[in-house]
Amino acid sequence: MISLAELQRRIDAGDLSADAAIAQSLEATSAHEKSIGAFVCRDESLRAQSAGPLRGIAVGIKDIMDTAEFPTEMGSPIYRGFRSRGDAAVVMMLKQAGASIVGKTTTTAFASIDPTPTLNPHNHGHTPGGSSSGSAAAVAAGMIPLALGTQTGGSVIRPASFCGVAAIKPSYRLLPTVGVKCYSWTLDTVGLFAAGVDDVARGLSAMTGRPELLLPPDIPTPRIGVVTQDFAGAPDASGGEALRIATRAVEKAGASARALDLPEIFAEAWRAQPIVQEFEAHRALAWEYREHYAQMAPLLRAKLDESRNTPPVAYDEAIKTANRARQALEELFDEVDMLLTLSAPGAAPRGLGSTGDARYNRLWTLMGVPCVNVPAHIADGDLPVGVQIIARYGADAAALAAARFVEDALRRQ
Ligand SMILES: NC(=O)CC(=O)O
Repeated sequence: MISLAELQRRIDAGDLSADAAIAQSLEATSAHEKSIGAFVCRDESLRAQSAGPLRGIAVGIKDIMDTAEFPTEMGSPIYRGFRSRGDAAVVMMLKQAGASIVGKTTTTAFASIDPTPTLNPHNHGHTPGGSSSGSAAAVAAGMIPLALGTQTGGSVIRPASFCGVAAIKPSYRLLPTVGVKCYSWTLDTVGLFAAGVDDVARGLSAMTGRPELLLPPDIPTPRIGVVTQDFAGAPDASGGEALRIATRAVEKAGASARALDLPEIFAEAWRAQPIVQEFEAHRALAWEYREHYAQMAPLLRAKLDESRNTPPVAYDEAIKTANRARQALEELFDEVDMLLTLSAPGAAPRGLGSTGDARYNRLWTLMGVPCVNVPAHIADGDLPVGVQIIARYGADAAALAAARFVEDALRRQ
């Protein structure tokens, strides 16, 4: 994979020009795109900017985010050829930091659950996950050093786990969703994919102008709470093994890692998340659902059909449950610095019939807390499986530092 940190170091040292760095990504993308299918469209004559911490960094943008230079088709024929006049806020933040937008990465229709044609770079017989399929696959295939995705259920952390890349779903609203097609205004969160935790941290720090998000020179040893989320059902063997491997690794690295049983309010919030998600989707996608019903992706259409009569009182109760759970979570973080849990049930499912299950992600998206995926295990010989590091709301720097602690511990084991 292409390390953003390594490109920055070489460009800053004068060993590599920003244009040569861009050319490296263009060459790698041309070499792998035919077999992976990570992009909807791309600029093969891309040039570097001359200034900014992300100069020379080619970035892929999930195709639900507005771009002036490329169409934004939402993974749906309803928006075929649609072109926004301007860029989404996060695209401008990348450009203002010197990045070069190489193209639009594949997304499931409206970032929901209908699979894309994109293949898992580790094993083409498996899904890369979704809904940010192309962004995870493009980084994992070594085409680009950075890509943007979004998460409403599990669409950043799960594909990152399936593709063996680092990723962050930051705290809710750390990154603006202005110019990003809405599915759920309470849940939608923009996230980043990169080769490793330091690469993710550098990308997020540069685009937000927040130097505090850079990893500290000395990574503190976190107090770790290991949560299995039993209310979400048992994981696959490979998912459980990834969590055990990571737990053993952090203990060997000197951290305290104790099993935490989550209070019942968290199971209630986990059950409430789909109510919030689908009630809001019926408002966010009302025009498409009414005016282009026949053209909507089948799994998404069926999900909307199933939830079309959810009464406002049920939504109001789900929001109240979420607020109670967020308060309980704040208290939980008085006992530990981070939670360590599953990123996905296990390795990527075989075939392209499903993008996998968000059951270990969706609670944390509703909580709005920062979540980071770190690759932890290789299943069936070639399929990565990650673990998820979670910190308190607003503690994105701590989440990244804790994820780096886990990443280092796994490398040393
Ligand atoms: N957008 C989403 O997060 C949906 C998913 O998890 O597949």
